[in-house]
Amino acid sequence: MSRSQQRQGPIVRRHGQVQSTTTDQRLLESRGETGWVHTDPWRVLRIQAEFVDGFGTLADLGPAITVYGSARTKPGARYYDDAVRMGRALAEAGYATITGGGPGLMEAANRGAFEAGGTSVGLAIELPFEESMNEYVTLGINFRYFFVRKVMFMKYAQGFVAFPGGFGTLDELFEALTLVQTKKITSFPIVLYGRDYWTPMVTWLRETVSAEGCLSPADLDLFTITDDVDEAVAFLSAQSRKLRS
Ligand SMILES: C/C(=C\CNc1ncnc2c1ncn2[C@@H]1O[C@H](COP(=O)(O)O)[C@@H](O)[C@H]1O)CO
Repeated sequence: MSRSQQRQGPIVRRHGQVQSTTTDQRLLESRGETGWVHTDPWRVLRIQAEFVDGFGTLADLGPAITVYGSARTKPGARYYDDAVRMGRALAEAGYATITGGGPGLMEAANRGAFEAGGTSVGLAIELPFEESMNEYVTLGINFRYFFVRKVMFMKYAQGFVAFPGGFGTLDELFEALTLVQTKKITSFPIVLYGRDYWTPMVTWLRETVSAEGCLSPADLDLFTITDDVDEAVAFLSAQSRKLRS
């Protein structure tokens, strides 16, 4: 290349436009003020990178069910054992299990999937208190951004199971319900696992929220409640098959 012409990717520079350094040199040598890495345009690139990693990693996942549930439930507790059985039954029915990759009921569902030889996905989130991904995840992604991670929960699942949980689980459950209600996702099966836990909430939804006109009675048909792992998996399989045909 002559000194009077310079190519920089798609750009051609000639004569007075020729620069004395190359793009690579400037990239490798640049020092100084670093505040720009904390600016929103830079964050947008990080957000894009998370979408790219998520889509790229999960594109070939195959049929999957997302399981939500408390990060605090310990091994040996009733719902922990049920979530292990759920992960196992989903694997036996040919589904990958997707969870938040954390402890508690996420770990339990991943554990069941792992022990049954199924695909056990953990979509973990960076939190202020460091929690590593549970050891039963076979395919894991660590996200910085909750909202990117939530897209992955929805996009790669054929249905959802909500085990008992707190704000995190309720947020995820109501997001799934809102997306189905507003037809942003086409009527995915949603299972509430644990009658004792969920029935008071459903009673409130019917007797207060719906009675006040804030929900239509049909919205209460967007989910089913069960205490039976096999019934949950049969419901998810039948509904997701019906929706695909
Ligand atoms: C609270 C503790 C650890 C938190 N670690 C988490 N790791 C991954 N995902 C999480 C974590 N905490 C919440 N989530 C998400 O919300 C749901 C559970 O929240 P809940 O408030 O406990 O119901 C779960 O489905 C995750 O997606 C210390 O043990």
